[in-house]
Amino acid sequence: MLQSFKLFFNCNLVLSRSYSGYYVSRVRYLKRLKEDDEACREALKSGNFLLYHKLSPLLRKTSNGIYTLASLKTSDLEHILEKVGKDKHFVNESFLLGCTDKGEPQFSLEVGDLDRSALEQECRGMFVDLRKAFFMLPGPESPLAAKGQALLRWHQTNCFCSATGQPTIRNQSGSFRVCNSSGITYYPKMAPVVIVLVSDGSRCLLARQTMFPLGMYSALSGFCDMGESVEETLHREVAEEVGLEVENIQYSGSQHWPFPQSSFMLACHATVNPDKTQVNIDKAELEDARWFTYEEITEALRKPPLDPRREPPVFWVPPPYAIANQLIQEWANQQQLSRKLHGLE
Ligand SMILES: NC(=O)C1=CN([C@@H]2O[C@H](COP(=O)(O)OP(=O)(O)OC[C@H]3O[C@@H](n4cnc5c(N)ncnc54)[C@H](OP(=O)(O)O)[C@@H]3O)[C@@H](O)[C@H]2O)C=CC1
Ligand SMILES: [Mg+2]
Repeated sequence: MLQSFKLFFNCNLVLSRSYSGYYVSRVRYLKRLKEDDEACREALKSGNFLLYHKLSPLLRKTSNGIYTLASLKTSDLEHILEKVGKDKHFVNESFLLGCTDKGEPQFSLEVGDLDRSALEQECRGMFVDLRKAFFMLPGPESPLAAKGQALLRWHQTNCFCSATGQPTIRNQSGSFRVCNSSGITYYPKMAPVVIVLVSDGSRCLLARQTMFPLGMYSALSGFCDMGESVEETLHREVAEEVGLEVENIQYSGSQHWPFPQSSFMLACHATVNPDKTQVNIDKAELEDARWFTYEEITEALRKPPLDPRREPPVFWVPPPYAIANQLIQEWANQQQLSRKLHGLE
């Protein structure tokens, strides 16, 4: 059974949002923009735009050396488009992402057909691969960068109806596409994935795939099969990948993950019997899986590498934005607490 130890926190969050009333008016405004093409076209006139070049977001370095997502106002964007030889009405190709804290609508726009370096110069920024951007951006900006890319990719790969092969037409906000021939409406999709940090009480189990950057280990994960519950996927994936049977599943949180085609990560903790920890790795799925001690984990959490490709292949864990990192951090906190209780720290 899933136990949500975050339920209390989540309820409080919802309450404090509704007390202010601001949250409600913001989501209702966004709902209107999603559904009303005319209102969305109007919103484009006072929008904030994130640019992507072949799905790489535009970043800017601030005067204090911190990277941030570049956000352009409508008039600035129109001016830049004209300077690089594109009609200013190209802004209408944008997709609605959300709105800023000030209630200003935010959009993403793919500019991959335009000259990259000319744009970078005009925008005083640079297009950075999203995986790399996750290491560079401050925490709250990463989900927005991911959402913008995911929405662009979904539209790029859903231009045709899978029933008729005819083109699908987007609404203005980009919240759906429709095939006028079959009448089918397509909505942006995420594939559910379970990610689990398995513990034997004093160590946690991390694994790596051959495609991971050198030295990086993460929690076990796997796509949900059709018809499966979270618990069923979790039991199956751990059994398939490392040959262990888990118990005591605890839900931790969720996250949209843009790779490979938008996953919806459901993160859990689970335990195994400390007498049954022998891993039997499925080498077709994983390159390695190992038990890590509290000391190894805290060391890895203390020194997150900025650019793993330049580091020697020492053990490291996914960056703070990845929900795997949150699971590992929670496990370390739990261990620290229990060590204190047992007088070990
Ligand atoms: N945010 C985070 O902290 C983390 C996120 N993740 C994400 O979780 C996802 C799943 O983890 P992973 O362990 O690889 O999954 P799995 O263990 O399920 O293995 C992936 C394999 O399943 C196949 N597959 C089945 N269904 C799908 C689907 N809907 N989409 C894509 N492939 C599918 C793929 O085959 P084939 O490729 O041959 O088609 C792929 O080889 C990854 O995309 C990864 O990016 C993973 C760890 C941490
Ligand atoms: Mg897996």
